[in-house]
Amino acid sequence: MSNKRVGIIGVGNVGATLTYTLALKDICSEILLKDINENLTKAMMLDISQATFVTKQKTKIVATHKSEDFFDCDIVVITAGVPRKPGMSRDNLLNINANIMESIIPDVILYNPSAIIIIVSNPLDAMVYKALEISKLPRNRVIGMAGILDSSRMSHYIYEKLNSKKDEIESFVLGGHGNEMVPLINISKVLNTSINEILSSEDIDSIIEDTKKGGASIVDLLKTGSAYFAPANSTALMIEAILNDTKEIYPCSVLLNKEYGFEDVVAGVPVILGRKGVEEIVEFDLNESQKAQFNSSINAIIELINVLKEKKKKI
Ligand SMILES: NC(=O)c1ccc[n+]([C@@H]2O[C@H](COP(=O)([O-])OP(=O)(O)OC[C@H]3O[C@@H](n4cnc5c(N)ncnc54)[C@H](O)[C@@H]3O)[C@@H](O)[C@H]2O)c1
Repeated sequence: MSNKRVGIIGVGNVGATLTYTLALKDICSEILLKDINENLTKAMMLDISQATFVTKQKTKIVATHKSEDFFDCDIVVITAGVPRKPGMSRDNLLNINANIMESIIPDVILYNPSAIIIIVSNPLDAMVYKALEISKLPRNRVIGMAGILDSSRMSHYIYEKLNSKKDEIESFVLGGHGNEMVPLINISKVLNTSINEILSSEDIDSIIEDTKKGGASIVDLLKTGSAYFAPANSTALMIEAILNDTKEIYPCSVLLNKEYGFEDVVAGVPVILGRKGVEEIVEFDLNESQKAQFNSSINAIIELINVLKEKKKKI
């Protein structure tokens, strides 16, 4: 267990599940929790802390209410916000969650000057852009979680088609965390063989469709909120990579600066994660069709960013 502190703002479904997942991994010394709902924060602290005594994990869980008590974190995860309800797109959450970012981030930066910030709140790519703008941090320290989740959804749907061993499946999804996400078929593999070579085009089309609707199908079943186990586990993987300086490549949302031919926009791309956050952006060679899909995904993100910019101009 490293002597590191992780802070989580928003202790709802994703935040609480992330706390539990991290506590069971015992990869940090302390997890600080903060939510506008103080009773929820305390309840989650008590329940998760008590759970760690069952299997003797050492991670300390702390409920905080004042910004100054939420300090010196190495990583701060922001899951505060409103989740989707049936019929809503992630984009419908834009203004409400952007306002929440504005209310949270200044104190996060003030009291956690060295932290790497991981954004989970939706619409993900636009919220990372907003967080970068408010925090004025360099792009390696403000990272969005979505690509690992979308890739795990794709792996699940490949598994449903092939029923192969779960750990033999590798998937990669780039672009924005929305309907225009870009599942990379040629890079997605089972036992090192591209799924192009093992599955019919009908099966591949249905995997792509199911992956894009992966979040919405859970929202439709739940009716009261959105997915949280897979989002929490995906965020925990990012935290582990940063704390343990693993330098592994994961798809994460970052500000592009001419990579993939775009700048001043946030999108999911392969990055090397390590102690400094995003240590490098990896440029995959995309084929013409993937480039076209990536472009339309970027355009959808730019539309949301432009709404944020317009709103800022009016203030
Ligand atoms: N990036 C992804 O892949 C992904 C996946 C799942 C969920 N999400 C998003 O994550 C967010 C959280 O989802 P959830 O299911 O945990 O929702 P939730 O409603 O269960 O939890 C959100 C929590 O945020 C808290 N909150 C709201 N405003 C706050 C503020 N100003 N300060 C502190 N806390 C505040 C609420 O009290 C609540 O406890 C949503 O925006 C959801 O769309 C993103």
